[in-house]
Amino acid sequence: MTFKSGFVTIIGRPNVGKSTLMNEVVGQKIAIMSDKPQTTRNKIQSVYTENDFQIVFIDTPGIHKPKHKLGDYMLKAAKDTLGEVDAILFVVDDSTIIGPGDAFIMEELKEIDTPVILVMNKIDKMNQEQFNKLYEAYKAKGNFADIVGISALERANLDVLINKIVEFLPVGPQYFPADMITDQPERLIVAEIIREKILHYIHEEVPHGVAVETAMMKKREGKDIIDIHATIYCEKKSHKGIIIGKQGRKLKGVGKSAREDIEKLLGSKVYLELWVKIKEDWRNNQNTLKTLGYE
Ligand SMILES: Nc1nc2c(ncn2[C@@H]2O[C@H](COP(=O)(O)OP(=O)(O)OP(=O)(O)O)[C@@H](O)[C@H]2O)c(=O)[nH]1
Repeated sequence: MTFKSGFVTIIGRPNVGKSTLMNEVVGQKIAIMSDKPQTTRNKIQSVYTENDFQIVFIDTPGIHKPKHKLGDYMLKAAKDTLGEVDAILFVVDDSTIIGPGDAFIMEELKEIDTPVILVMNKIDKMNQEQFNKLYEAYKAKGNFADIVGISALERANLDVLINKIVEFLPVGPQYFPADMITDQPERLIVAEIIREKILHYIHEEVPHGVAVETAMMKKREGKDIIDIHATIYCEKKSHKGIIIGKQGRKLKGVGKSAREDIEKLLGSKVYLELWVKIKEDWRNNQNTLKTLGYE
């Protein structure tokens, strides 16, 4: 039996379902999912292993027109990754026209040689006619090695997609142990869980100016408890107030819900302490971006 292995990256406009796809393939919640655009900022690697192949997924931060420094960084990170992988999954959704976001990505893809599989996600929301129309439109515009329609949410056609991916993998070693699903350090996943809860609980315009850093994560000596200290960075004093909420209620809700998920993830009791700090304009500050693991 020849074993095949390789690296695959998932790209696409915000909100098309990249995280959902990766999570459904790998079968465990790793990347954060939310219905607000652009929540994936850290590069998350996960691994899918079968008897005769191993796919290592790299979830790129998203390739889109840069608006500020973080955008520049994300675009560069995405493009660096694209040249190094064995296949690219370009995910689109049921949006009926090919918008400027998708057109921009397709232009960027023309600069690299890596095979691109167009993944038309959310087929559960399309009828056959809509699907055919969109299929023809993409086929005419892009240069794809293959096109597959799937529903990540309903796990439809994922096996077909996986088989297609394997076709593009070279014969290679098993890079990671079969039971390993991510090499993302736990503290980054913890920070992502907290960020997800903030997005979920706080509905004002605050969340997109929010970043989370796990400052400390340590097993308490002689006890089955992990102490975690995390800092939530926001951009304005008024935002800090909103995040904390009346009598600290919002932050308590975020903390409780995050703690429950983290306990499941780590399989241990967790004591979670959250701080909210103001760091104006953190998205344009190179040092802050570095601390938060964006470069
Ligand atoms: N109907 C339907 N909804 C889907 C499908 N896949 C994902 N979604 C939904 O689309 C929304 C966005 O999904 P995500 O997986 O967070 O999208 P993403 O592309 O990773 O988004 P960013 O992290 O912002 O780049 C969520 O509400 C998902 O539940 C699908 O196959 N069908």
